[in-house]
Amino acid sequence: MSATRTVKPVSAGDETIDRLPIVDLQNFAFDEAGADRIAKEIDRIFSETGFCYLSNTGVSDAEIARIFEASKAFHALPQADKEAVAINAYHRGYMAPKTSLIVTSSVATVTKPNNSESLMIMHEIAGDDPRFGQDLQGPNQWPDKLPAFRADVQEYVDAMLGLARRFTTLIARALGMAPDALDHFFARPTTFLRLLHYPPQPNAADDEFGSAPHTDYGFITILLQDGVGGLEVRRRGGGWIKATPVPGTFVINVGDILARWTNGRWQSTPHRVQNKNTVDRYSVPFFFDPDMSETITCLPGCVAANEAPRFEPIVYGKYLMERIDKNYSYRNAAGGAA
Ligand SMILES: O=C(O)CCC(=O)C(=O)O
Ligand SMILES: [Fe+2]
Repeated sequence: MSATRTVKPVSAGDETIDRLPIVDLQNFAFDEAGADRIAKEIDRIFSETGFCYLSNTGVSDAEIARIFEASKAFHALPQADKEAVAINAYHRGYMAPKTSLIVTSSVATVTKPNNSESLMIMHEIAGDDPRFGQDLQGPNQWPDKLPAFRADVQEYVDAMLGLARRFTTLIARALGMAPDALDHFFARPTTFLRLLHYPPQPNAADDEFGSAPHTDYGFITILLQDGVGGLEVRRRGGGWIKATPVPGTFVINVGDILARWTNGRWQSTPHRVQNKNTVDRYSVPFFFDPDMSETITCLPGCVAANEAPRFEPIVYGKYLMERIDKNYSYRNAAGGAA
């Protein structure tokens, strides 16, 4: 466990905020009253900004150091070794620079592909799992030149799963439910760990992004970023807030499915990355989503008794496949970028 750090909280604001707020999880060493207080804070922030930093998450400095080392080692491999694990039909593997174009962005008309490369690692599916071979249910791909890589990634995924599950109990509380009310949706979670590398783009034009403006598809995203900076979050009142790296924190945000689940009470906030620095940037988002077969229906506390929910129930897996099929060129020759 990492030592408790003191990170000065920034008060969450309205349209005028220029920094994301910090939620201190106190290494989850809180009692009922403490959990309720944090849940209230999360409700306010996710209603206003949809994004914040998390401090004192319990994820160790060693786990963080190892995942960055693993990512850097992977991206430093010769291109042929990266291509040897090119993304497969199950959405696991290497995506070369300029192969993802966010066609479904509700935020902007995106015409240029993202200037970033990444390795996507999803939840493991055992060969004898009855889901094996279904949409997105297949093998991960591991670079054979890096012997410790797989264990380091799995250790980090386990840390993220622990954090995401504990945070989910705070989400349930924040929405007026029992802390374990959402757990069953995540009995077999759909997870994506993306080891991202952004080359420097010191002279990037305004429409050239490492990651073009978009919202995330899923439930929550827990992002680890290095010290370089470049992530920006759209302010409700217009303009962009810099998500400046804060040592010892993760960035967490509401995805589209959580916004929809809450009937729009919480915001799935657009964000973008432009690495205008002169050095490479590495980040590691972890996307934590429900089981593909779960149906997402407006949560009970999020709609008044005399009102109809704003969104139809949807099966998470079906919704996800539509989004993924549209946004990645390797799945759809007509869709994405070259
Ligand atoms: O690299 C980052 O800071 C953000 C990445 C991101 O927004 C994404 O992968 O969805
Ligand atoms: Fe994102």
